[in-house]
Amino acid sequence: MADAADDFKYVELCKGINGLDKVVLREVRGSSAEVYLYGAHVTSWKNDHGDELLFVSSKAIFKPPKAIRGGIPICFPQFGSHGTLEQHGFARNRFWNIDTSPPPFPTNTTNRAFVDLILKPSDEDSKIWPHSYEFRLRVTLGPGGDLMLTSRIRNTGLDGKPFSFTFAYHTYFSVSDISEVRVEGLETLDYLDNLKARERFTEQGDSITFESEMDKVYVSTPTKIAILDHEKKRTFVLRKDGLPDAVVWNPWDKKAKSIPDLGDDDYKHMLCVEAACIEKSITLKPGEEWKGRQELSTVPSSYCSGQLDPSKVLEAYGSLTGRGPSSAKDFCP
Ligand SMILES: O=P(O)(O)OC[C@H]1O[C@@H](O)[C@H](O)[C@@H](O)[C@@H]1O
Repeated sequence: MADAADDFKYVELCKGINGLDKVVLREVRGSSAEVYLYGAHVTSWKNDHGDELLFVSSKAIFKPPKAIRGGIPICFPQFGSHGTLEQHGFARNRFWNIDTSPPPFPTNTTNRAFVDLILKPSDEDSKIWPHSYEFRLRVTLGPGGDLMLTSRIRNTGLDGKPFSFTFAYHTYFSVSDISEVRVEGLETLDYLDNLKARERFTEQGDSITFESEMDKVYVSTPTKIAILDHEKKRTFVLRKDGLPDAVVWNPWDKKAKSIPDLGDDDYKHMLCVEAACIEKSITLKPGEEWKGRQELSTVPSSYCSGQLDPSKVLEAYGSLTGRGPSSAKDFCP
C-alpha cells in the first residue's frame, strides 16, 4: 500500500515562464529548487521557510537567445569574452535534455530530489566549437536544503584531438542590501581585474565589501567562501571542488542601467560569486572527463562586524572534519 511519502513529489517536470520546461525539486522539510531545461539554468532555490535565496531579475527574459538574468547560468565552454565565442559561451542559452541514464556517481547518496541534464553539440554548435563532448549536469537539493551542482564534461571525440575550455557557475545570490554584505575567504589573494584589462592585483584588507562596481577573478582560492548578509542575518556558504577560481561581480548603478534585462536598482539586491576555472583552462583528451562541483548552503548568523571571522571558523571546522559547517552552531561559539 502506498504511504504518504510515496505521494510526495521530490522531482516534477512542468511548464515555467513562456511555456519553457522546468524541473521542480522539493524536499520534505519544505525547501525547493527550480531548473529550466533552457540553459540547465537554476532559477530558484528556496529554504524551508519559502525564502528565495537566488536573485532573478524582474526583467529577466525567459526566451532564447538571451540567457536568463539571475539564478545560476552556466558559463561553458568560455568564461567572459576572452575567446572566439559569445560572452560566457553557449551552454546557458541551449536547450538541454533530461539525462535518463547518467553514468553512476562513485559515491552513493540517499538524496531523492535531483535531476540529471545533458548537453551535446548540435550541428550548429559544431560549426562554432568543433569538438565532441557530453556535458552532464546533476542538480541536487539535499534533505537540509543544500543545493549541489555537479558538472561532468567528457571528450567523446574519436579524432584523437584534445579540447580546452573555461567554466563558471555564475551564481546570483539574493542579498538584502549590497552595502551590508561582505565576502570572506578571498582576502589576500591575487585577482585579475576585469575592469582593468585583466591586470593582476593582490587583494588587501580583511574582507571584501561593496561600494562601487566590482568585476574580479580571484585565482586559486580556498574551497570555501562565505557571503555574509548582515541585514538578513544570513550567511551563504559556497564550497567548490575542481574549480580553483572565483569571480565576484556586481555591476553597480551605472553598469546596471546599461543592462536591458536588469532593473536600475537590482544591483543593490544581487551579488554574483562564481565558482570557476578561468585562469588556467581545462584540457581534455579523448575519453577524459572533468568534474566540477559547487555546493551552496546557508546558515543563520547573528554576525556583527569584528565579532566573528567566518573564514577562520570555516577553515577550523573544515580541517577538523574534512567538511564545512552545516548549521548555525558551527558558526556560533
Ligand atoms: O551580461 P552577462 O553576459 O551575463 O555577463 C555579466 C557579467 O558576468 C561576470 O561574470 C563577468 O565577470 C562580467 O564581466 C559580466 O559583465
